[in-house]
Amino acid sequence: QGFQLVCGDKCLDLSQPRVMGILNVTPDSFSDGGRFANLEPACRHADSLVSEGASIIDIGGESTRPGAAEVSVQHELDRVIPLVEYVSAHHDVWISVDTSKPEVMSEAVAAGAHLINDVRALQEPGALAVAAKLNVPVCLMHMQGQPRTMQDAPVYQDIIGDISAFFEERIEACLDAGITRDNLLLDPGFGFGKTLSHNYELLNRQAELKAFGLPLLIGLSRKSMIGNLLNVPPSERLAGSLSAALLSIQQGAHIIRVHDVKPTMDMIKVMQACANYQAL
Ligand SMILES: Cn1cnc2c(O)nc(N)nc21
Repeated sequence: QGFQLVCGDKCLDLSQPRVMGILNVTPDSFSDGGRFANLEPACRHADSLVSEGASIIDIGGESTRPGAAEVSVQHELDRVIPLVEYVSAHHDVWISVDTSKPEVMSEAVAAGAHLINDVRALQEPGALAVAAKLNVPVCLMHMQGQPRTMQDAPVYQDIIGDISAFFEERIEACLDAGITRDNLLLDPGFGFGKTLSHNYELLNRQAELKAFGLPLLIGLSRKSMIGNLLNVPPSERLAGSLSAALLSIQQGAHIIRVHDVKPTMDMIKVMQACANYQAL
């Protein structure tokens, strides 16, 4: 489909798969002079994600992994905003802010972010109103429960039906809040309140989510659905992550959220060569 994301005068064409590079700002330690010790390495990492071909850089200040503790607004702002400012000043790439907090959303957009990536699908108090006011694209991700407890005992009546019902409800809430449908993206949230079997059923049936007629953002990179299957640590999950990403793109994913940008770009090039063999 001819989906595209629009933010001000920026436009991201989604007729071809796009790669979103993950830029997590690790828990900070103040270095002298108040600058975060981890800001420099994060800026270097942003530079490499861009040079490897990422179309979007996803900047997050709160871990959303299973069991993760919550982070205060100020802490999240201190980690995220300097990085949004750096990427905005040095690169033309799209910037997404991975947050559920309305304050972080508005400050990040003011600092140059173009997309809100909310693993809680704008369910936090005030998030809908702020997202409507900011008028930037928003990714609504499905999560069953909260990161601290979501993997305790996930249960679904029918995983695609249950996730679809969640999307219906969140889309309705967004439209009621004044968010326009062309600003919405959907994400089934691999690993967010799903067992290994749930994750692979979701991957197998992902194409059913195309019925919403909205861009799909997918994140599988180095996740436990790869690690628990192969019994390998995160550093040995590249082949599995690329395999899952390829399957996901074949089932309609538009944006793939990954750690390993260059390998994923190479995988997409192979897919495109296969589709466009006459032009080679
Ligand atoms: C922040 N984050 C971690 N995993 C994610 C996923 O699968 N999708 C989105 N949109 N964000 C994610």
